[in-house]
This record gives sequence, structure tokens and C-alpha cells, in this order.
Amino acid sequence: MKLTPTFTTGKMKMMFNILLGCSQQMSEVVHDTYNKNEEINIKDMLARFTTDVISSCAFGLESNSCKNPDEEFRKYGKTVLDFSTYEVLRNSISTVLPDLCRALGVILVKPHVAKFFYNTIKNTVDYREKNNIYRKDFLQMLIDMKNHNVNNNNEKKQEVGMTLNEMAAEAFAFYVGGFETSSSTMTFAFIEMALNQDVQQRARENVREVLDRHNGEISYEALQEMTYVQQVIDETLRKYPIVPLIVRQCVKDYKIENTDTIIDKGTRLFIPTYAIHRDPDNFPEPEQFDPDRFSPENKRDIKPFTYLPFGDGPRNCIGLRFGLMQSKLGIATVLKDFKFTLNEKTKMPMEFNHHNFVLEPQVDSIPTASQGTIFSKPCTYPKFHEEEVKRQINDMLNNSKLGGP
Ligand code: HEM
Repeated sequence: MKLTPTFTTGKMKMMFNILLGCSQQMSEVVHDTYNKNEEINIKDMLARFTTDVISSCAFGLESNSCKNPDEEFRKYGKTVLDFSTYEVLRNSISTVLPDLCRALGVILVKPHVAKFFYNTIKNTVDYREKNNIYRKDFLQMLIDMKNHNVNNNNEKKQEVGMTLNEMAAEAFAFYVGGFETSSSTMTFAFIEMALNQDVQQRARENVREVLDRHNGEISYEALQEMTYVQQVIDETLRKYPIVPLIVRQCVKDYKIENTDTIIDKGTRLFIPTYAIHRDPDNFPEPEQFDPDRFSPENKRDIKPFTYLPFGDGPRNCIGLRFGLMQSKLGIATVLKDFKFTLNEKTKMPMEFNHHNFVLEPQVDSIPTASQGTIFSKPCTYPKFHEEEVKRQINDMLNNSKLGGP
């Protein structure tokens, strides 16, 4: 309840410029790589982009991992969700038996990782407060919440604000929840667009046609108008729900309609989103990547509770808007200038990484915009209007006294 207001549309608009700055850095790196005739590992590139976004918005620090792949935030980001077989087992047990694990003092976050994030928050909060710095980001909203429990006389008010420990925990939750979910969404979208060039072309035209109306500038408003790109993301999250399983605990005995089955209070439930999304009764020909399932007319036919990429109910994803905004921005930024195809290193059929609790492709060297697969030369805006140029040439010829070409 305290954090939900942090994710309103107004707050998204407020942070948009931070995201835009990060996307421009990514764009520069992609252009540089193209100019050097090198391949692009899009999965790594996009993870660096979302790392920059989240570290900037949640920790108030510019990580610049787009330009420097060995940057600290990126290094920690890689270890946070990279689990050994023992850790995968331990995490699974803690999901099934959380109370037992709590009683046994099982720690899920690696101590050196926890220390890094806690110290980062503490130092940044201290610095901002000492130097009266105000920045439009998540961290500022957490600082405002923290200070909410102290009145003008520095006496504690009754209502609870937020401790530094809680702030670090929330910022860490945003980090874990925010960077890999979005970068995996974009990665899968690029893989599918590389496999389905017609979809890719339509998405690129959608981006360019919207940018035409916005003087070539990507803004929050322009992103909202990129409806086909949104459909591509919706379909990506249908085929690859990044959180493939939703966990709930039954709070009162519940009889499943038309059956004798009763789910007892206290039972832990695993809702298999991945299987629900690939059930042909819910989505015919589920293996097919078809963004038109989410066109305004078709999406009305989607049955309730059969599409759950962000969960549902009061504990659904708090960062939904933010996740969609950064995914759409990342896709639009590179798609407007480049054409993507699969590199020979891309393993097909695709395998998932079973050591991560979010869905991601197995190998690190995944989809690429490789040398020779770039969409002609990178196009700088405004785009080349073929019809308009032809019309002007014809006018010139018609008006020319010489005539002929
Ligand atoms: C495309 C991107 C994203 C996807 C697919 C996604 C998906 C999900 C899903 C399925 C859940 C569980 C919901 C449930 O149990 O009903 C969840 C929870 C959560 N997500 Fe996201 N998420 C995304 C982006 C983000 C971002 C950007 C943030 C933060 C900046 C974030 C923060 C969280 C948090 C804090 C929770 C726990 C909410 C709670 O327990 O009340 N997520 N997300």
C-alpha cells in the first residue's frame, strides 16, 4: 500500500527522461558496434540497458554499464540471479516450506550482494540528505517515505514511514524484479522478430510512423501510440511468461466449483502461467507467434485469468507500467534503426536456463544483429520517404526544360 503510489502514470512520466538517457547510451553502443562490423549479443546489451535504468531509478547511481560491461552493478546483477544447483534446490524448498526455512535461518541473498546494495543505498541517502539533493527517481520517493515519520520537531509520529533497512530491501526488490524481467522480455521479442521478419518489419513501421508524428522524438506519449509494438510485447509475454509460475497461499477452505475437491486453508498453490499460456484451449496454435491475438478486436476474446504475465489480484506486479515502459523504449530505440536476424551462434530450438527463476534463454551468446544483417545503414531520423522523393523528382522532371531523366 505504501509503495503502489510510486508506480502511477505521473511517476512514470517523471522518470521517463532517466530512461531515455539510458536508451540513448544503448543506441550509441549499438551504432558503434555496427560501425566496427562486430556482432551484437542483444541479451547482454539489453540487460546492460535495464541495469542502467534500475540502478539509476532505484539507487540514484549512473552505472553506465551500456558503455562499460564490467561495471559493478552489472557484475552484481549477474550474480544475484545466477544460482548453483544447491541454491536452486534451497530456493525451491524455501518456496514450499518458507516457515521452516525462516526458523532455520536460511539466507537466500548472498551476504556480499546484500552488503553491496545496503551500503550503496546508505551512502546515496546520506549524500543526498547532506547536500540537499532532490532527484526525480524511486529512491527519492523512498527517502520521502522514510522522512514521513519524522515531524518538524524531529519527533517520531505515530504512523510508520520506512527504515533504511526497508528502503534497501525495497530498492533491492525493484532491482531484482525490474532488470532481468524486462531484459528477458525484450530478448524473447527480438528472437521472435528475427524468426518472423514480417512481424519485425511491421513493428519497425509502427515505430517510425509514430515518430513521424512526434518530430522523430521518442517521448512517453509517443510510446503509448506504438500499439503494434505493445502487441508484440503482449504476445512475447504470452509465449514466454518471464515469471512462469505464480505462488499463492490459500487463506480459507475453498471448494472448486462442480468438483469434490477442496483446497484446505494454508495450502500453497503454484499457478502454472507458462502452461496456461500455451494451452490450445486458451490460445489456439500456441507455439505460433502471432501479435494479432492482442489486437483491440481479438483481445476481447481472451478468457479471464488465462493471461497472467504480471500475475493478478492485489499482489500482482507492482512494476507493470515501469516494465512495459522500459521494454517498449528499449525495443523502439534499436528497432527503428536496425534489422535483426539470428546469428549462427543462436541455439535453435531454444532452451531455457533452468538455474534462473525467471524465464531466459539458455546460452549467453544469443540473438544478434550481426554484420551484414543490419537494416541497410543505420537510419538517422527523419526517415527516408521514398514516395515523397519520387514525387519531388517527377515534379523536377516535369518542370525541367531539358525533360527526360
Ligand atoms: C516485463 C516486466 C515484468 C514482468 C513480466 C513482471 C512480472 C511479475 C510477476 C508475474 C509478479 C508476481 C505477481 C503475482 O504474484 O500475482 C511480479 C511481482 C513483482 N514485481 Fe514484476 N514484472 C516485471 C517488471 C517489474 C519491474 C520493472 C519492477 C520494479 C521496478 C517489478 C517489481 C515487482 C515486485 C516488487 C513484485 C512483488 C509484488 C508483491 O509481492 O506485491 N516488476 N512481477
